[in-house]
Amino acid sequence: MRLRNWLFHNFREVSRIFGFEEVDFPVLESEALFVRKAGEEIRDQLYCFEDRGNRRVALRPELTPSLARLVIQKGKSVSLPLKWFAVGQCWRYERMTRGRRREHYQWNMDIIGVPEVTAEAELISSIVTFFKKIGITASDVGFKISSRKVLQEVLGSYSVPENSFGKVCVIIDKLEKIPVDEIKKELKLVGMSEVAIEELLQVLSIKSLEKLEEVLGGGGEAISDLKRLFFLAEKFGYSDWIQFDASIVRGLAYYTGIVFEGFDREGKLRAICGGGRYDKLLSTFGGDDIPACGFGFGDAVIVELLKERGLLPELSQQVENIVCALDQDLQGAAASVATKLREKGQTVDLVLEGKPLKWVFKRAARINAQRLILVGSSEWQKGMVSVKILSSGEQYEVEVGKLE
Ligand SMILES: OCc1cccc(Br)n1
Repeated sequence: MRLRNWLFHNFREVSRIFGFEEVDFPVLESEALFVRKAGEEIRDQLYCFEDRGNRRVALRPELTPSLARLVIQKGKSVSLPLKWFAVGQCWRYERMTRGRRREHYQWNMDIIGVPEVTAEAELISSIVTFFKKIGITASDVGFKISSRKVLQEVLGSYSVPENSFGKVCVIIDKLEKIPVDEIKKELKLVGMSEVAIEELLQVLSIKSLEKLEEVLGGGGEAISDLKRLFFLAEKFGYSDWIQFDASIVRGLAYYTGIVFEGFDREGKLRAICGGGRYDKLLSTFGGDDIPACGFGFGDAVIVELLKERGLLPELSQQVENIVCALDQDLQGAAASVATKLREKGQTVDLVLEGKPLKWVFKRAARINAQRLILVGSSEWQKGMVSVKILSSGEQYEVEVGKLE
């Protein structure tokens, strides 16, 4: 819990310095919010059930659909752009045999109402800021960046049904996770010709914008968006964190433009975070077509990375005072001393029952107490308590009113 609080505190601090407002959504949503037909894993693993009102509901597997629903619900009562963040528990239903978690927490930041890639550049800047804040550098992690418009421009020259686009992206996201023959088979099933598949796989292997421009030709939005993003990255100061990689499409069907994912340069871990532009999501929920982009950053892989890099913070309990009555008829006196200190904003562990001093010293060491305050009858008669500084062993008596 100390590690989680440390991590979430850093998520929130970065969100705050970027001027984002915190939002939250119900962990239980209508199943319909997540029922997409693009073959996504997140759909296959939906933690859904029928509730006592015979409603089909689901534990949310991600936060973005809830955010979209909230933006629509707010409608004209909020002015754009919206810069919202959330840290929320998300669920999936996986066979436990795989020893993977069914719940995790995800930090999300989203910018709603900005069509320019400045929004994506800002979001990546916030993640870089977070990494730097916890001691991760550009030699530890990077961001692979592409745009789904690359895919659109390639598929556009073949007659691939518009409603297959999301499915094609979900299949391509499995590159390097399943054999390429399996990828080709699935692409054929959604209506792509062999020629189209070959050219697509060729384009997806491109790792430089210059090469991509040669293949796609100038003038397309994919190239101009990406060039703009790399220009802004240089101005934000995180050029050495990012690289173009045409194979990055991300596994969520609703992305429509720039997509990115954070990866560990040693290649041992799954993606650390990921996000992109989703300009059509709000309109699929019956709203207007409001441009939006955002990312999700889970609390699992980042902890594995910190362990790998020896960057887990040393987190132990700290209290300033442990207060103890030396006999039970002074328990009330000890309570009043604890209250005085707490009212001054000091942390106090009050010993709540009669315990031998040996036990009190052991507890003081375990909770890293700085001071031991003993309430004894002879001192109390004089309105005093005895204070022991546990690091130095220094001991003195002080008037209760002068305790600070
Ligand atoms: O990363 C996808 C995901 C979604 C919900 C819960 C967990 Br654990 N993981």
